[in-house]
This record gives sequence, structure tokens and C-alpha cells, in this order.
Amino acid sequence: MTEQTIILTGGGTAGHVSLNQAVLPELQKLGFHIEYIGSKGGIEQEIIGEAFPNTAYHAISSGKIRRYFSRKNFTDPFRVGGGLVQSLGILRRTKPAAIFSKGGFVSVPVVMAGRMMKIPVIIHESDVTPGLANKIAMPFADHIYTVFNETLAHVPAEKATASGAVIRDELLTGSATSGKELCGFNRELPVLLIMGGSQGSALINQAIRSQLEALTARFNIIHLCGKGNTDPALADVAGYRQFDYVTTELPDLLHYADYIVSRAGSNSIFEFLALEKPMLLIPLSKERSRGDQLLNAELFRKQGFARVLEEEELTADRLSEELVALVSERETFVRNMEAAPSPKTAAEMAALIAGHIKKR
Ligand SMILES: CC(=O)N[C@H]1[C@@H](OP(=O)(O)OP(=O)(O)OC[C@H]2O[C@@H](n3ccc(=O)[nH]c3=O)[C@H](O)[C@@H]2O)O[C@H](CO)[C@@H](O)[C@@H]1O
Repeated sequence: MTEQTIILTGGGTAGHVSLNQAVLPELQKLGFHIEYIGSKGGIEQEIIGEAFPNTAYHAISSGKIRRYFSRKNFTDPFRVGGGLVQSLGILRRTKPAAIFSKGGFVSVPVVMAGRMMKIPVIIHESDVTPGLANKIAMPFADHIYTVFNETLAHVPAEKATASGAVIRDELLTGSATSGKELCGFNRELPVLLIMGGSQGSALINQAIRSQLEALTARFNIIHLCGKGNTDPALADVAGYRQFDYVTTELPDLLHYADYIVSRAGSNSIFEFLALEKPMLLIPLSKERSRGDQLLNAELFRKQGFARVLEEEELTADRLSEELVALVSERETFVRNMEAAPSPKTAAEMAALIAGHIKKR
């Protein structure tokens, strides 16, 4: 019997790729052949190409890749139409038994093509409210998995399940000692890791750097700044180590960190929760997004996992106050996080996906 194929799709930002990255090897272990449909030159091509060089990657037309999700993407019917024609061709050749979509603009024509060819389509939504791409794609899906229970109010409930967050296995097995070696800090201070989402955040980068002296007096700082955002002028500051985007180093750095300051992207915050790291979240504002991070952050605050500082309030004094509070409430945060339900493993998520496939 030949292997059945599953097509994975999703991209635009790492938040739309990391689950695919986690389930891909698990689906292979279940005996499926995996191929990926993403955009040409998108972050998904880089991540999947680096982690799985033997997995076929089909690049389709997806319009301009913007750093921020923009409605303008959808006013370009020619590119979407082009993506649809390309997707139909790829699906005809690969004859997949199912399509799993993690969302993002590029996934829309793939999901539509899947529906036209009567291939089961499974969608995953990791934020409290669905992104625009998933909203468009949902009517074409057979099933929708969500991370948050609250999302079920925003999706067709008759074909949706809140399955919880999924954490990449390798994140759970990092080593604080290796993280320490990587950073080379030689001062006995708590370690604060700063992450501005997968692309870095100019606002957070600026806020940290403008008070670097005060902050490095209290913490050793690991700063994940986003591609191209390291500042060579700060390379020699004691207790400050910058990285633009880390891959294999991330588990060690996260295990080494005592505290986190971060954007409130869904994947990131569940990773910090799984590792029981007290976190200060600075969600992306409504000005520049649909407000999904504000909702993610608020749910974490309510459950006692995080403190939240809104962008509009991000001043030197407020940041400093919030960090003092984060440190003094450490025990409470850790206790609350210990009591939280465990995330799903990638193997469990892969089994859910496989459950939608008709066995031959
Ligand atoms: C600007 C934007 O559109 N943000 C959205 C995007 O965020 P973004 O792409 O930042 O996604 P997340 O915060 O959910 O996930 C980022 C992922 O990148 C990883 N990582 C990050 C930095 C690094 O150096 N190395 C690394 O591997 C993290 O471990 C995590 O797995 O998708 C999220 C999930 O749909 C949404 O909640 C966010 O609102």
C-alpha cells in the first residue's frame, strides 16, 4: 500500500508555521507522506526548508508578503486567483488524503482548492478571535481546532473543537546550563528574556534599549530582537546579549530565563506557560492589529499567568514598576502555572488530524 499524503499549509509569520513544524514529524511517524504549500520567500519557506530539507515545498503566489497582516492583500484577486490555480494543480498531482491549515494569507487558496476537490480540510486557529485568513477559509473547512475555549463563540460551533495549545517537544527539553554558556553572563543576576514575537518588536526593542543601563543593573538580559534588528553598538554591554532570530538555541535560552517580557502571540505565551516562566506581556495594540493579542493577554492575566502592560502605557517608569511586581509575585505566578492544564503534545495533535482521514 502506498503512503497517504497530507498537505500542510500556513505562513506569513512564524506564528502560522510553528504548529506545522511540530506536527510534521509526528504525522510522518504515523506513516504519512508530507508536503508543504507556502508562499515564495515567506518565513514558512525558510523555517520548513531549514528544519525539514527533505520535505517537498510548493511555493504559490500569495500577493505581497507584508510584515503586518493587511486587508489590502485580499484586494488583489489576480494573485489569489493565481494561488488557487496553482493549488489545484499541486493537489491534483499529490492527491492528498487531507489538508491541515495553520492560517495566514497563503493558506486561503489552498483551503478553497481543497474544498473544490472534496479533500478533507482541517483548520487550526490559535488566537481568541480568528484571523482574517481563517475567517475566509472556515466555510470551506471540515473541522476547526482552536486553542482557546472562548474562540468557539467566533467559529461555526458545529464543526469546531477547542483542543488546547500544542507545544513543540524540543522546547520542553532545553538546558539552562547550555543557555548560560551561550550568553556568557558572569554576573549573578536573574535572567530576563525579551521576545517581540517572531518578527521582533521595534517598540519593545526601543523601550528596552532606552533604559538599558537601569535594566542591566537588575537583570542579565537576553534580547531576541527580530531579523536585522541587533544593534552592533550594544554588543559589548555587560549583561546584555542580543540575537536576531533563534532556532535551535531557543529551548536552552527559555530554560535559562527567569522572567519574560513579550508580545502576546498565542504560540509564544503558551510556550512560556508550559515552562512556567512569569511573564510581562505587552500586546500589539488595536491600532495595528485586530486586537487578538489584547484578548490573549487578558485571558492570561485573568488566570494569574501574566502581568499586562498596554503599549499606550509603556513608559520607563511603568515598565520598571511592572518588572518589580513581576519579580515580587514570582511564587504566585509559578504556582498558578503549575496548576494549569498541560498543553497537547505534537503527537496528540497529529493523531487528531489523522482522525479526519479515511483509511484506504
Ligand atoms: C504581528 C503579528 O501578526 N502577530 C501575530 C503572529 O505572531 P507571531 O508570528 O509573533 O507568533 P507567536 O508569538 O504566536 O509565535 C512565535 C513563534 O516564533 C518562535 N520564535 C520567536 C522568536 C525567535 O527568535 N525564535 C522563535 O522560534 C516562538 O517560539 C513561537 O513559537 O501570530 C500569532 C499567532 O497566530 C498572533 O497571536 C500574533 O498576533
